[in-house]
Amino acid sequence: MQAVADKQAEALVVEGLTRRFGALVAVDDVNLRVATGEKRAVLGANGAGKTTLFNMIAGDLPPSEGRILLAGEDITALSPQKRVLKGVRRTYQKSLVFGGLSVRDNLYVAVRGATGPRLTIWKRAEAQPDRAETDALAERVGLTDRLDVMASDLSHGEQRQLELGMALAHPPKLLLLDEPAAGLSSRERESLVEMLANLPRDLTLILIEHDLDIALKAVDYVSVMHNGRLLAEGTPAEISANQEIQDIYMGRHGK
Ligand SMILES: Nc1ncnc2c1ncn2[C@@H]1O[C@H](COP(=O)(O)OP(=O)(O)OP(=O)(O)O)[C@@H](O)[C@H]1O
Repeated sequence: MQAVADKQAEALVVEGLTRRFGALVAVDDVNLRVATGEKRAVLGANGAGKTTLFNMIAGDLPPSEGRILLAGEDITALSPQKRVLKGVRRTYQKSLVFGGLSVRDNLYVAVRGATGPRLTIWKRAEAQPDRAETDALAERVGLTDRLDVMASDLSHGEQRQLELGMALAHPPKLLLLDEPAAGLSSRERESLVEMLANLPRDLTLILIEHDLDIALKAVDYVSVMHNGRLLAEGTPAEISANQEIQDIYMGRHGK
């Protein structure tokens, strides 16, 4: 009984996860246990296998081997859409906001997409129940003053804020953020760290990040990948103190 209870307390368990592309083993027998409400970073140099790992957790790519448990339930064979309904959301390295829609409508699409089977953005009469959630999402990611601006007119940093807001529609259980700080100014990076710190406590976050300082400020625990394998795990303080990881695997040298 205890084992079952423990697994349910863990938002995500990844067991022996492996993905091959021909002869290349992009993710090699990775095991992860992420507690509910934990904020975790997955770090590693280019090509370490971080995005492939995310793709498998989100259901965008089937694993060659291994399994993925969400709150104790095996979701390995589920489609990405079914995983979304179970509370898994992800962002991509490239921003996926709708440039031709306003901030409000982008958030509205996300709210409708998370609730209903169809997107009906033009049915304004039905929009009212979702309006409060749309406004709350804008506030959560600091875009209240930008609701009527076209997404294509936002700064890069604001587009990332919008993307985060969209991913938070109907609070996910597990949020996977793929390099949220990429291309952000130092001021935007600071506000990103603040936004991440203000995420709901029960939301489990896994973050891929190249910026070591951001990652270490924003998370409770760090997993470091190298050549598809899990190389090290530890608290931000432990990872910061590990000079070998800092020098070799975070690309601080030789880049
Ligand atoms: N669809 C694919 N087909 C073939 N090889 C792939 C594919 N996707 C990824 N790879 C390879 O798998 C390895 C891991 O790539 P992955 O993108 O997961 O690394 P990453 O850690 O996310 O790197 P980055 O930080 O550059 O995004 C790389 O060698 C990459 O070239």
